[in-house]
Amino acid sequence: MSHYHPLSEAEAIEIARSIKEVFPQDGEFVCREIGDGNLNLVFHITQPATGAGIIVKQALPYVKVFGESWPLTVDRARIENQALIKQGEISPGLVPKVYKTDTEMALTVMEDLSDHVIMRKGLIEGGVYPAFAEQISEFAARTLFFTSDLGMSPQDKKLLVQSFVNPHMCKISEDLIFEEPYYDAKANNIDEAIRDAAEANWADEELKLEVALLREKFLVSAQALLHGDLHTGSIFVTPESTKVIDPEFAYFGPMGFDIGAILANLLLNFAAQEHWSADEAARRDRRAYLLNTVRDVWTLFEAKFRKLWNEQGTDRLLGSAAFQDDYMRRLLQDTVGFAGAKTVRRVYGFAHVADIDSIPDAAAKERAQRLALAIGTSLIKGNRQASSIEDVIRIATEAAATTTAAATAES
Ligand SMILES: Nc1ncnc2c1ncn2[C@@H]1O[C@H](COP(=O)(O)OP(=O)(O)O)[C@@H](O)[C@H]1O
Ligand SMILES: CSC[C@H]1O[C@H](OP(=O)(O)O)[C@H](O)[C@@H]1O
Repeated sequence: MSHYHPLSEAEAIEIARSIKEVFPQDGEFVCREIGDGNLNLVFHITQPATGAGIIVKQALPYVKVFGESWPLTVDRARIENQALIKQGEISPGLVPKVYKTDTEMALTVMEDLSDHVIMRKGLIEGGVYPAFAEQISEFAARTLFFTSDLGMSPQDKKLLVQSFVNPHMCKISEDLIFEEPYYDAKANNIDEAIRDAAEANWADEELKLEVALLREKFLVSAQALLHGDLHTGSIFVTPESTKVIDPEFAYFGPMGFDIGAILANLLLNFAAQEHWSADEAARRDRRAYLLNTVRDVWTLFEAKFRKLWNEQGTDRLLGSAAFQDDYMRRLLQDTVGFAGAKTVRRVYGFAHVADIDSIPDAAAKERAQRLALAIGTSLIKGNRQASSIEDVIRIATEAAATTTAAATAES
């Protein structure tokens, strides 16, 4: 019989006390539940005398933000800790260290990253992260390459796929990203001010065809082991360091879904500058920083991925330069399409982003939402024609110019 139950703070302290690597001496411990995500409990346990800390994360058998009427498998904790361990092996230093796991209790005990900031919060506060593009592109290139048929034997890959079959978490993404935003679903969370824009998407057959094609890739393409939810709320940063957390949506899927998630969340913050920048000049500068980061993430990713392919590719046919070029073109197009889908879902789907939702001024929030939707829908519609990351930069720049011109004309 399972002994699963939600942890009390006292139990979390007892688990922490047993991790001698972090707490070699006994003493007083302090525990706080700090989970601000949609799904899980996160206990932060510290030892004031030494300053050492640790994180105990536990999956609940339901969706935390919704309540017990939305049950959810706690197997996601196993997926999360196995993915963290795998990613740590492939991409050392870019994920938290895992000290202990307990599948029955759905627990992951990991490194305390409280000296970092969650990137979404950091970006909202105007932070600049010079190491981010280099490090996140390293994480994406290595984790995607070495879990694909390009970087491991197809036989070993098929065995690895078995450990990461993740149907319940994939269903959340299928519903929230590829289905509900494209009809009047009950779970959508639509501000009345932009209902007309959501309705326009529901009637847009060209848009829905592209979303259906992206959804098909999400369902059938087992290209590599994805993080599966690589938004800026799943990335801890300092100016020098990047650490990726929270891979409970990990599964074998299309690589562009991960890279697209990073770009989408930079673009959501780009749209949110309608409020967060002090004036027009500050907005221009901040947006230039965000678009340079978008460009750098893709460009560095592509260079690193091609290098791994050329130096560590596992099969003779991979020597075809034409195949590599074709693969990278398709990967860019998938990235553009998934970036668009991940942008649209965060504006009026079930789960939004704080970048836009915490804008206090209604008019600025509406402008940010409409701008994000304009960027997202253009990326989706243009994905199969994309030939360079400059297409993404152009789409965002033109959409922002249109928003600025309309706001100026109104004032
Ligand atoms: N390793 C860690 N170190 C410090 N804080 C963490 C760590 N992991 C999670 N947190 C905190 O807990 C929050 C929620 O964690 P997350 O893994 O995103 O949970 P969920 O799966 O519910 O989204 C993060 O935003 C962060 O504030
Ligand atoms: C019903 S879960 C909604 C949404 O939340 C997850 O993100 P996180 O737990 O990191 O906040 C994921 O993006 C899901 O789509």
